[in-house]
Formats: sequence, structure tokens, C-alpha cells
Amino acid sequence: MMPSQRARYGCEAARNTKWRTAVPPVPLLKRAGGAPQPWPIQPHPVAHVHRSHFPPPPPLPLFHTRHAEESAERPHLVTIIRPCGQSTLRKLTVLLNRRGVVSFEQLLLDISEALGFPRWHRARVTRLYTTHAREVKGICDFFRGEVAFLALGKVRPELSGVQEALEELFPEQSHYRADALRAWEKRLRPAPDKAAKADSGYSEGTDSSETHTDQEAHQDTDAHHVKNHNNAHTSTQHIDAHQLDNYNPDVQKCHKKNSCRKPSHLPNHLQRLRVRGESRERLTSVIGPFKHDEALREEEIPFPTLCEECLTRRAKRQGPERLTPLSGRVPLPPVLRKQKGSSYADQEVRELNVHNSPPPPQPISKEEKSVAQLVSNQLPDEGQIHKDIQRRPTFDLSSDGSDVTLADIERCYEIGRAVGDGNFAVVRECRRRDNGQILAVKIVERSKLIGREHMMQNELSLLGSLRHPGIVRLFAHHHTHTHSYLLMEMVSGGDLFEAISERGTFPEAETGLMVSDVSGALNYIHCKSIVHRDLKPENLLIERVASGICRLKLGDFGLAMVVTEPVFTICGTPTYVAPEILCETGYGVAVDVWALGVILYVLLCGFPPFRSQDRDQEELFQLIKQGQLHFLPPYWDPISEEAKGLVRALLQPDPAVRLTAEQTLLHPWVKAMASGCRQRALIDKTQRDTKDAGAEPDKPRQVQRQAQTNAAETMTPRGHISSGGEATHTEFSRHEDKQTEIRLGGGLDEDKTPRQPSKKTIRTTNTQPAAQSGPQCQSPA
Ligand SMILES: Nc1ncnc2c1ncn2[C@@H]1O[C@H](COP(=O)(O)OP(=O)(O)OP(=O)(O)O)[C@@H](O)[C@H]1O
Repeated sequence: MMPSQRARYGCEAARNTKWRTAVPPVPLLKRAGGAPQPWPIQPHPVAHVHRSHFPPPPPLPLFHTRHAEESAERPHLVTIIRPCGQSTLRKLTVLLNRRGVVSFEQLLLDISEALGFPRWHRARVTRLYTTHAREVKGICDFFRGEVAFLALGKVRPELSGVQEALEELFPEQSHYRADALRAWEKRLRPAPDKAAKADSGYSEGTDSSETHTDQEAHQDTDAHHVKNHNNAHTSTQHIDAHQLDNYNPDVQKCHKKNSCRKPSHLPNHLQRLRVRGESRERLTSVIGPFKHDEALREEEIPFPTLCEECLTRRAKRQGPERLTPLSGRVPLPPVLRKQKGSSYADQEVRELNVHNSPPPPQPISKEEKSVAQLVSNQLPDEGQIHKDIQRRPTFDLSSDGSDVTLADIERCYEIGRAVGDGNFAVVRECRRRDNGQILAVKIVERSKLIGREHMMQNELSLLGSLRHPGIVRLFAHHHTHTHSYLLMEMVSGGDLFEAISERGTFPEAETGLMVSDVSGALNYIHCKSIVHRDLKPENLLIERVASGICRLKLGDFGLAMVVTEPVFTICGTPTYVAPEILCETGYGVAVDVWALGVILYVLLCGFPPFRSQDRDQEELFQLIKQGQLHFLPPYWDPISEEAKGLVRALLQPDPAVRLTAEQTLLHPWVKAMASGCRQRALIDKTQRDTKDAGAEPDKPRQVQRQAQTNAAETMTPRGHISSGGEATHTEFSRHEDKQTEIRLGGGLDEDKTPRQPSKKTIRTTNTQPAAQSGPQCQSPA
């Protein structure tokens, strides 16, 4: 890079400092403190056998506030169910406002107490799971729109208990239930090895701290009782008071006529709590007077209840639509006319119409059943399949306005293994039956999109209109009564998140190529005034073009929108969210460039630029708004100044000064790195072709020589841009090794000091770098 260019990219520190002096507050997400900071970039747990020697890993990438605009302000009605063993369940429906939730830990305690398990009790609730067995790791997870959760303690639950809970929640939705149960089976399945077990959420059997017999638990809790009563002036008195309040039969009895006593022991944000005694027998059996001895057993602790009359009144007040999603009576979300049926590109429609003249009705084959199972990820309902097949021919792919059936879809596509899943969809490999083309089908359960229909519309209308090699192509979409099927280009290399989990960091050349791909795609959509708003490694799909060379394709346009004037909606994923989103000063397409800057930083050093030591989201947002960048040694030592310059230019807090996608694409470092990689890919390809064809040995050698010359001009082993260095293919690989070594020894120790590189050391990403303070911190050069 020329000195003048260096100066151009070297002046950001001053701008950062200036910007930092005026940080407006973050009203909407202010109370989100205490939630664990998302840290999606972590080594794959199974890949590290020594994992158990380290502190537990940070939360998986479940956690983001992408729908903060929908959930943060509005009270959210959720049902939480607790399988307690011996055919007992406890259930409560609670109206929560995210703003009132102080921390996730507190929320867990409150839920536990409301369910009748005080905080001191061994069987208290320590984990929440979605109905599909995903662990809820923080407040954001909790407020993502799920309407039901399973509350569990430390002990691994019985599958039968989970099944009962699901039956309770979804009595009329057998398919959904079966789907959820499968997810639970998977989660509760004994792990094949130690590392996987550690990740399963539950240790095999019960851990030693859990092996107390009932009697022991008894003694423990009894002792606690005594202690509480004796320490009248200590804080435990408070707990005791709760406990007594909870178990006082008078309190639990039905209250005065026409009045429900609020569970007054609960904090304000749970005051509107609706604790519900179930009408089902097994539930009423757990409601009863306080029995000093027996009540200490998990199954017999009574829990507060309201009278039926109160419940009915509340149910009426809340309206049937708030309650029915769980009972299965909720109508499916209206599907816009535009969404219904299918939308193929004209030529494809023609092709499919030719090849898909409907066959005559025929009996259901085994194959059809299994395909149905694959498509829906549910147990096939034989009756339904029969009906669907009887209704043939109904699938006119060119029609736009009528729903299709599962059988129609099966006739056109053979749906195979799952290649990925997200919060709303499972993505499977699929093959067009007419021409054998391999596609990816994103299967979205429509009930999960209630209240978020715009996401589907975005994906259909925006993604459907885009044609760019760096963007996943959407070919068609079909909608059945319960699911939507988005037929997309198949990108077979997984996503960038997985790649980062596996490799930790990437060499500069490879990173440059990735930045080039993403900035190319961003430039394309930004020119169309489309902002993606959820750029992150999970949404970048990988195509492996040569060994060690990944091309990226942008996907998941669920949050994308056309931006014609400043937008104020807070959304995104905390680690990648731009400061102007948090400042609520109005934002535009530049937020995607910021996210690209975060990704670039992560790719080069293996951890994100803004981290809260306490995983406090509020603190994280403050750091993002301050925008103070640190290139922490030794992780950043091998990285070139040019790369650092680009990071600074992308992570410019002021969007007006930040590089645009186009400028990023044309950035000298990006161009140099990308061209080096392309050359390498070319060599690989040529060598492969030559091998395959066994012809013209001279030509590839020529290409190789040229490519090596180019590479030498653009790369040094450390990724520096230089003119005429000695770097070769081999040296480039060495650079990779070096990076790998740093990665293994990298990360930060528990005492927040960087570790010395060591092959044995595993980087645990939950440890927080002392980035914000301490002698290791260096302000940007
Ligand atoms: N076209 C594709 N080819 C191959 N794999 C894909 C494709 N699209 C998506 N995937 C995989 O499926 C995963 C989930 O897809 P996607 O992000 O679109 O689902 P989602 O439910 O909308 O996710 P989110 O939770 O971010 O909203 C991706 O992370 C990726 O691994």
C-alpha cells in the first residue's frame, strides 16, 4: 500500500475518539443487562477433547435481538411447563414485558418460584428450553417469540416427561409434537463421547451433585429451613418469606370472589403473572395445602393457583388468539396472495409444466411415505397423504394463488438430508425430479412465523429479485397449509460460522477473498437500496473452490428491506450491530458494512472487536457505540497494517466516514489478497483439469508460473502487500500453519492475559480478552 493510502486509513483513531464523546443512551435495550453476551464464534465443542478442563463454553448463537422491535416493547405471553417426573407437570402462563426483566438469571429464579420451586430447592429451574429442545441462553432468546418453553432442573429429564409436557402444550398438533419430540430425543440421547456429552446440555445420568436421594434433599432443605428461620435478619429471611407465602394454603386458595390475588412475592415484572392450576387431574393433584415434610419433595411442592373464574376472566381479556397457539386452535397466519402457490422464473415454470404433467392417482408407496416424512420432518399422517394424493392433479406450478399440497411438492422434488437449520427453518438438500438438479429447500413452519410474516415476504420478494454470484439464488417457493418451501441454490460448503468454529482464524489472503465476495454482494444490493441488516457468519454460505479457498454467498434475507430514508428499527445480532442502530439516530445500508468489519476482525484474530467481560449486553452496546478498536497482541501481531487499516475503515462509528461496500471492494488490500487467492484457485483447477484430462502438460505449468509471479507480487507470508517479494505457494501455506498455531495457543487465559501459543491449549472463547483495560490493551496505531 502506498504511504498516502496508509495515511488515509490511519486517521480513524482520532475520529473514533471524537465520536466517543457524544454517546446517546439506548432506551429500548437498556434493561437487557445480565444477559450473556453472544459469542457465536467458538471452536466446535466436539472438536476439542480437553474441553471439560475449561470453563463452560459461551452461549451458542441462539442469542440475538433480531426481532427486538417486535418483542421488546410488547408484553409477551408465554407458557412454561415443568415436567416433574411421576406423571406430574407444572404449568404457568405468564405475561412478560422484556423491559421489566432485569437479568436472565433473575428470570429463571422467578419462573422457578412461580412454578413452586423456590431458589433454594434442589429441583429449582436452572434451564429453559424451547419446545424443540433448544436451550434458551439469555433474555433475547426468551423474547424471540416462542410461545412455550420447557423448564428443567439440573437433572436430565425423562423423555416420557418431556412427551407429556408436549402433549399438554400441543394436544391437537400431533405432527408438531412428533417433530418436537424427535428434537428432544436427539438432545437427550446419551452422548457417544465425553466431548459431545459435555455439549448435550445434560451429563450422562446425573452428576455427583445431583445424586442426592430424596431423603438427602430433604435434609438439605430442612437444614435450610432451620437456617432461614434462625437468621431472621439475614437475607435468607426473604427467601423464607417467599417460601411461606408460596406454601401458605390460605394464600393459595381461591381468593375473594371476583378478585385474583397477584403472587405478591414476585417482582414487578412478574406481577401480571398468571399461575395456573391445571384442570387435568395430574396437575390438580399437586395443588394442595402446605405439607412441611412431603412438600419438600419435588413432586409434592404445591404451587399457587388462581380460581377458575379468574382464569376464565383473564382468558377472555387476553382474547382467544393469545391462547390458542398452544391449543392448536389458532388459525394459520394469513398467507398473502403473492406468497401462495409458486413463483418460478418463466423459463423454469415452462420446464416444470412440461415435465410435471400430473400422473394418475396411485396407491401410496413406502417411498412416498418416507419422503413425506423427510419433507415435513414430522411423522407422516397416512390419512393426510392419502387425501393429498387423491387430490392430484392440483399442482400447477405456474398458478399463483392456490396452496399446494405436500404430495404435490413430493412429486416435483425429492427431499433429502438436512444441511442446516435456523430459528425458523430447516434447510434440506433436494433434487428436482424432472431434471435432477440439486437444490436446497428451506422449509419454514408457518406457525413459527406468526407475527413475523414480513420476514417471509422479504425473503420472497427481495431475495427472489436478486441475481448475483455472491448471493444465494431463490428459484421458487411453494406453500402448503402448514409449511412454506423455498427452493434455493444449493451451497454445499456449510456456513462461515462452522468454518470459523473449525479453523479459528484465516490467513489474510483467504480473508481478503471473502471480504471481496461479501462486499461485492453488498455493493450489488446497496445499489438497489436494499439493506440486509443481519450480516453475520451464519448467513454467509461457503462454496469451496479449491483446497482452503472459500467463496462466500450471502443468504437469509429475512431482515432485509428497501431503505429509502433513515430507518430506526432496532434489529440485528448484538455482536454485529452497528452503533447507529443502537443510537437510534437513523441508519441505512452502511450498517451492513459495519457488520462486514466485525466479520473481518473475527476472521483475522478469532474473536470479535467488541466484547463485554461480563457478557453484559448493555456494556457491549456501549462499547460498540464508543467504537474504540484494539488490536490485541499477540493475536494481531502477524496481521498486516493494511488489513488493520481496512478494519478501522469499516468499523468507523460514523457511517458517513465509513467505507462503502464499493470502496471496500476496491480497497487495495482486498484486491491484492483476492487476486492472489484467485490465482491459487486457478492453479488448483488447472492442475485438477490436467490430471483429469491428462493433456497439455505445458499449459498448466505456464499458468502456474504466471500465477506464482502474481502471488509473489501481492503476498508475503504474513499477508503484507509488497511488490516483488519471494512469497510462494509454500510460504503462503506456512502462514496458514502459523495462524493455526496462534489460534490454538491464542485466545485469552482466565486471568485475561493472552496465552503463549501451545498446541495443547485450547482457546475457550468464553474467556474475555482484557481488551478494554490492562497493559495488553493497545490503542489503534
Ligand atoms: N442455499 C443453501 N444451501 C445450503 N445450506 C443452506 C442454504 N441456505 C441455508 N443453509 C443452511 O441452513 C442454515 C439456516 O438457514 P437460514 O439462515 O436461511 O434459516 P433461518 O431460520 O432463516 O435462520 P435465522 O435463525 O438466522 O433466521 C444456514 O445457516 C445454512 O447453514
